[in-house]
Amino acid sequence: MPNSDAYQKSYTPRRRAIVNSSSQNEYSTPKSVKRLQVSVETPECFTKVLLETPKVKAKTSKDKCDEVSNLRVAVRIRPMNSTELATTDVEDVVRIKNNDLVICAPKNYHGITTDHIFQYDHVFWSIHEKDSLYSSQEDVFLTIGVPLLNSAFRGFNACLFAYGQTGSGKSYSMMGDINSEEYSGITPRFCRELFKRVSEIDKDCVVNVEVSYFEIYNEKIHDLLSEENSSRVPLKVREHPVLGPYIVDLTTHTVKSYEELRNYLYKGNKNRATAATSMNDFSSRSHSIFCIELGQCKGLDDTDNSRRSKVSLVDLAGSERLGSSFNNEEKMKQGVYINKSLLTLGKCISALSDQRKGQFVPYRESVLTWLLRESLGGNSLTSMLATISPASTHLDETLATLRYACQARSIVNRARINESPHDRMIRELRSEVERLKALRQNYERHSVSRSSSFNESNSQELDDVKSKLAQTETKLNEAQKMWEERFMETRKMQMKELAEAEKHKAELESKVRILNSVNDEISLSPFRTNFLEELEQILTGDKENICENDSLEIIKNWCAEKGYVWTFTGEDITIRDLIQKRQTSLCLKNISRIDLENSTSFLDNLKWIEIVDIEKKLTKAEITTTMNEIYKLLSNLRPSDNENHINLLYARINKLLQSFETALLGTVKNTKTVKWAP
Ligand SMILES: Nc1ncnc2c1ncn2[C@@H]1O[C@H](COP(=O)(O)OP(=O)(O)OP(=O)(O)O)[C@@H](O)[C@H]1O
Repeated sequence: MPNSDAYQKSYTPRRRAIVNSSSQNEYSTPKSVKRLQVSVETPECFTKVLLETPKVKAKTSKDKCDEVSNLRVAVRIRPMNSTELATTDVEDVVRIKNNDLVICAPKNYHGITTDHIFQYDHVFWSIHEKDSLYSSQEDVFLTIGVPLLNSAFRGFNACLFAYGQTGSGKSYSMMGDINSEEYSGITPRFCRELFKRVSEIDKDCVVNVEVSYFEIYNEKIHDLLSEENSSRVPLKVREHPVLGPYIVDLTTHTVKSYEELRNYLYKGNKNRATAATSMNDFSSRSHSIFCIELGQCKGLDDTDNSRRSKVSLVDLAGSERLGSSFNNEEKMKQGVYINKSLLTLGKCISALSDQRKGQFVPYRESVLTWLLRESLGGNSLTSMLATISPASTHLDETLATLRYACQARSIVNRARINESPHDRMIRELRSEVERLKALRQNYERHSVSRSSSFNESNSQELDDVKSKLAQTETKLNEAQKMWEERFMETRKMQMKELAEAEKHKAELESKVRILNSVNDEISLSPFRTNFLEELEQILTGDKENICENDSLEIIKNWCAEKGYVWTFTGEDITIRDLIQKRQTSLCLKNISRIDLENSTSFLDNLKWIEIVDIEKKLTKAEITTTMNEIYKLLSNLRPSDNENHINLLYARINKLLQSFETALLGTVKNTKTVKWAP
């Protein structure tokens, strides 16, 4: 608890005076926060109070199915730890006054002589359990966890991320002690409550809960629930044209009970802990993300509960040396090596909070922000929990965290219930029917009671309501019938399409395999590219893959510069210098270890071997047949005309195949043989 004596000696500056007396921009009063009339008390020894909270435009939604809301921000203050308590001259610098968070300038710290006041949606004081203001794990969950759970059940995506300096209490708040009733954190409580609610849901409603758990360390994603976790293979991110970014091969697990889910939490945490001991300072440098996908479907006769929502519970890496650095170019460079994701998160928050139209948000600059794109300024109800220490020894980091959190409050998200447009129409028609029924009842009650106020014009209005109700009910019935028919049709189509797609995929794969050997062996000058990789990128949208190994990217650029041809198999990269007839191979493991700064000298010193050409016959007919079959398969896969973006992709694939064919046939025509490299 704050020392109340200190407050008694304080005075309250008038708000206007605060704003005018400062030449700094830090005095900005949020329009949405009216309660600033409360006293802001400053110990006499300090001359200024800085009000740090930026303007937050509270947003409201016009569409009742959308939720437009600012990112909700809470701050939690943990107790001092033994190291802090043992430090000479340490002071407790955090106070709460009328929901405002005040950072008092410490007596023994000369750098900061000003009090700083911050305002957030919630402040959790978790210093002494005996304090009346004390916020327990349960309080924190009830205040910020439950609203997200409510949103998830309504069909909205939700996200909570914990941000703060290492050791400030992020994991304690997010995970806590899973086995303890009292000390378990938000994640286990969220999951327990989720299953409690599922058990209370109408039996007609089919609920599906899936979980995944991964971490991001140095821009690499590791599945914490994978069976083969020991190998810690980094996973890739790809972009789905409709569903957005996703992690390739991330395991998801359907869970039917909290106990089952808890086992996955144990497993993920254990995998994380194992890695932490094997890698220096790992825990404070990695982000862990626990995802819960909640599907609710009420069956054929009712679409009202057909919803799907995704909840991401994120424990971010320790923020030290980053919190305030993203505006400084030099520190930014340092930051890249420390934690690119956290740095980009800062840049995204900064851009999003700017709120100027067309402001570029660099989501793609890091894996974390790319994956959390929807949670930041997108389709999600998002909260942030900033954790701080009360000790004066961490004052700089604490102020940086609080400023970061303040800026995040300005981010506006527009969340939508995840349902089909048809479901939405039915739901809206239903609520219109309910409204009209209530109106009709109201008129009828008045007419039955023969109230004197019920006149002829009211009677006319009642007739209008009845006719409007009948029309709306007819529309609703039609929509429901259509929905049922469509549901059955779609199911049938899906099954058929799935079977067809599997068949075509297998055929295409076998053809591509034939081409693979051709592609691999023929020097496709002037095509200094890998046809198959490009084809795969087009088919999967992998062109935008931001998880590409940095070193690999450098090598590719280097090859392009020198005019070398490269082939990447997933493990090795083979580089061919067709002019000097030499080639070299690099193993991915070695490539990852290349020091970025020394890449050029590393590459210039590669050991090359001579390419010995072997002549092998490849007939024109062979190539034409293979290509024709591929064209046939592609045309079978051609989707309907209204899917323009997919048609565009197919057009690109076709063009690519044509260029490839021309190149191949050209080679064959000129020489009648093709050169095969060993
Ligand atoms: N609210 C709290 N009440 C009591 N103890 C706390 C609280 N918050 C944190 N602690 C304790 O402080 C220590 C550090 O907390 P925690 O591991 O959660 O920090 P962190 O921010 O997740 O650190 P890192 O970034 O290194 O992972 C732990 O021993 C934890 O038990």
